[in-house]
Parts: sequence; C-alpha cells; structure tokens
Amino acid sequence: MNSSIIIGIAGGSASGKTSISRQLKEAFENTQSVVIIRQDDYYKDQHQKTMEERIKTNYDHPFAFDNELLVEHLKTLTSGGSVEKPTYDFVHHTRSDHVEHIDSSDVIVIEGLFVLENEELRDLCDIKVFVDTDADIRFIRRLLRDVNDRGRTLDSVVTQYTTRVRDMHNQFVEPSKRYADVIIPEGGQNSVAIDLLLTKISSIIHRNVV
Ligand SMILES: Nc1ncnc2c1ncn2[C@@H]1O[C@H](COP(=O)(O)OP(=O)(O)O)[C@@H](O)[C@H]1O
Ligand SMILES: O=c1ccn([C@@H]2O[C@H](COP(=O)(O)O)[C@@H](O)[C@H]2O)c(=O)[nH]1
Repeated sequence: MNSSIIIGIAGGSASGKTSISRQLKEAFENTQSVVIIRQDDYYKDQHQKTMEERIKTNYDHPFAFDNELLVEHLKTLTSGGSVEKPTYDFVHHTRSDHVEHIDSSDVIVIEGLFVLENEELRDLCDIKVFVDTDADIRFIRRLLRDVNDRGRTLDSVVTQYTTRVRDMHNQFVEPSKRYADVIIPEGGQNSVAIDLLLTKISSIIHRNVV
C-alpha cells in the first residue's frame, strides 16, 4: 500500500459530517480501503468528574478535545501502523471503557467540529471539506438526534445550544470554512458533492492497486 491520504470533514454540530462519512465508507465497504475516525471519540476523559461537573463542561471549545492523541493516531495510521482508538459515551459525557482497534487504510476520513480549526490537524489533511448547513437546520437536526440518541431532554438541548453551541460555532467552527478545498451545502443529501468525493477516493484506491 502507498502511504494513506487523509480527508478532513469539518462543520457545525449536526451539519451532516457523520452522515457523509458513513456514505463514503459504505461505498467502499468491500474493499476495506476507507476508515473513519471521529474527532468526537477524542473528547477528553471525564471519569474523575461528577455528572454535575460534566454537564457544565464546554464541549464546543477546542480545549475539550485530546487533539494531541488524535494527531499521534493519524500519523501512526498514515505511516501504515495500527491504533487503539478511544470511544466516547455521549449519554454519560465521558470516554467509554472500550477501545477500537483500527488498522491503516488507503483513505482515512477524519470528521469533527475542529478538524479545520486546529492547525496541526488541518495540515495533516490532503483534502479539506466543510459541511455548510444553515443554523436553523442544524439546530432542528441536533434537537431530534440528541433527544432520540444521546439521552437529552428538549430543555437541555435548547439551553446547551443557546449558551454554548451557537457562540462557539460562530467563534471557532464557521471561520474554519475558509480553509476548505470543498464546501458541501446541506450535508448528507448532496449527492453531487458526495459523488465527487467518491470519484476522488476511487482514483486513490485504484492508484494504490496498480
Ligand atoms: N440531509 C439530511 N437531511 C435530514 N437529516 C439529516 C441530513 N443529514 C443528517 N441528518 C440527520 O441529522 C442528524 C445529525 O447528522 P450527523 O450526520 O450526525 O451530523 P454531524 O456529524 O455533523 O453532527 C442525524 O440524526 C442525521 O440522521
Ligand atoms: O459529552 C458531550 C460531548 C459532546 N457534546 C456535544 O456534541 C457535539 C459534537 O458532536 P456532533 O456529532 O458534531 O454534533 C458538540 O456540539 C457538543 O455540544 C455533548 O453534548 N456532550
């Protein structure tokens, strides 16, 4: 295998980053050539904190992440190695007890809020993508997802969004759009943009085969 390439996918919370990454992975499911790493899995461990303290954490600030470990893992993967990736538990706001074994791959997709905001991460990305979804749509998607999948109440989603998510998005996530090579409006249903990425990935995999 030639050295891996990294596709970075940034964008606001609930913009559609995970949905797009999933579609890229599924298209190459049989080849094992695409691996997805979520920046969310690198939220700092909070086992030492009480639940009350965890709820007060600002999860929308870059400091909430262990980006040092993420960068180290990406470098290991691009040089052909394997990593034991942490996993994150959104219901309990802390790292889970299990890790996932991840092998290197032709294409590594790294998706997360601050993938383009963080200079070290950004510089590791060969292709930089920003998922650009309007704030009202992101809020509606987040509300539904967090209540259905992340154990939240309607009130808690509204409070977190208005006190943290919106301001942090405007301060850190939105300005990072300027670093993108490709901007995908509205996320997961944009089949033209997704096809373009699939074609690019296909050419990388093919290049590594011949
Ligand atoms: N184009 C879309 N139309 C409708 N719902 C969507 C679309 N893209 C994503 N969603 C839904 O919105 C929620 C957030 O999407 P997700 O891909 O998890 O965003 P992110 O990873 O950016 O936080 C999920 O429940 C997902 O199913
Ligand atoms: O313990 C936590 C950790 C994170 N969050 C929120 O999650 C989003 C990031 O995930 P996306 O999949 O990109 O939406 C971030 O906006 C945090 O506010 C949380 O609520 N609790």
